[in-house]
Amino acid sequence: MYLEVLGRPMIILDKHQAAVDLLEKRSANYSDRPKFIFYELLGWKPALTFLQYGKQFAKHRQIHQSYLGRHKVDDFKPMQALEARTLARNFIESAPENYEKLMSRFATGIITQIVAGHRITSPDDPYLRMSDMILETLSKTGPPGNSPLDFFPVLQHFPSWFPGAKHVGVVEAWKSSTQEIYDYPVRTVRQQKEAGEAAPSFILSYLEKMEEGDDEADLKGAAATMFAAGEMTTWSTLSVFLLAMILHPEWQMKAQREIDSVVGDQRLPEFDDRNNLPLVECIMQETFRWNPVNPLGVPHRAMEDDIYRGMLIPKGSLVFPSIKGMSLDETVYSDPTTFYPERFLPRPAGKGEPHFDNIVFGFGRRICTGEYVASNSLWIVITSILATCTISKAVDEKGNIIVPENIMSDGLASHPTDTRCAISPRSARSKALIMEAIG
Ligand code: HEM
Repeated sequence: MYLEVLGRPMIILDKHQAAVDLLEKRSANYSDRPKFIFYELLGWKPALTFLQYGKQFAKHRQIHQSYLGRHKVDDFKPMQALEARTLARNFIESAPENYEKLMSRFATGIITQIVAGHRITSPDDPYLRMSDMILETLSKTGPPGNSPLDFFPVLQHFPSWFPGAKHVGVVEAWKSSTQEIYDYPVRTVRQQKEAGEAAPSFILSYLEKMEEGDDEADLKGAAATMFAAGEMTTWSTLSVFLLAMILHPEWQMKAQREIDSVVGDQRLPEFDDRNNLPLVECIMQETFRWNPVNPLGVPHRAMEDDIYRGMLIPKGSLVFPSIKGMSLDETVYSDPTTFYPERFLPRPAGKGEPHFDNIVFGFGRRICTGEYVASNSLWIVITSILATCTISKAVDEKGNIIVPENIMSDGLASHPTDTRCAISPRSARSKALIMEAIG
């Protein structure tokens, strides 16, 4: 689809093939980003997600990938398993109104350990406050690159009461918090390093390699970006899983039967079980597909005029890989609005439809640098919850069963708007296992 918004050409790709043809096969032309003026004004600079194609982009990609690459992420698995089990225990012990906070804390807890070597143990943790602030910014500001400020940068010089300049007020209110997200983690790890108390982390390993006179801005930017990009997306995907289990208890039970037959009731699931749990894998893939948390992806930018299938894509076009559109492509996914995990199983058990992790993490040279971390975090938490908890519909004070609607919020990261439910231990045995594991 081609559209022009206030003179700005935009292309929406809602076929996976088109995204592969353009963003991957012709990646030399489509790996740029538009300027995200709103986020830059907020202080997100340098931030890999928003960097334009060029030397600084290449440097930041390398910084991220060297710490989050496919093999490197194995080191994080024991920590991810511990956080997943902690969440399962917290679910069992907490009131339903805390579930969303607990899921957010799971996602923040993992990324904070990777980035800063810090384990969150209290609800007052400074990283949780920073994560709340990021949530405010990312979820309440509409699709990326589309705020009035992005179209009319001149608005940044107007007062926030001026029509169309509402985002100026947002910038003023949140700029100093963004600065803290850049400064706090590096400042803290540096102090811990000097005191000989720093745990292994991305920041510590970077500081150890830094040479005299090196600029700290790259380190601060990479750490803040990992934190922001890794937290919301993981949390939102986990909330989509919860919603799917509330609305589709039949899949919950089927997956639990699979886990019981492979893992038994003498231990908790481990990463080594992954290949033996095909239905759990399908549930994760279907969670990615059913409600993608970045529905419009992050826009790429065409650096030169291009012709695709006889159509002109003008230089400077914003190219949105519409992940939501691809999830609804009926030529690939049958009955696409239905939550149907077995679609991914080979025929005849399923429909042999392609896994969605090829799509949900984006494309080409801009593909998500956190995909392996995210995939592991989500797999272990989904499996641990299914193994130990029963997720059911909540009941209101009048005894009516609450059926949440499947509605996602707007924003750079989109989130289910209602996940009210009740979570209880699956059995006395599963409760004992989880308590033994966490203490
Ligand atoms: C379920 C979880 C996640 C999803 C669905 C997701 C999705 C995405 C998508 C769609 C993009 C844009 C790709 C493109 O432009 O084509 C992206 C970029 C990015 N992601 Fe993720 N992501 C997730 C988790 C993470 C995690 C855990 C991290 C870091 C630890 C991370 C770091 C990044 C970064 C730094 C970028 C920008 C890459 C660039 O512009 O070159 N993400 N992600």
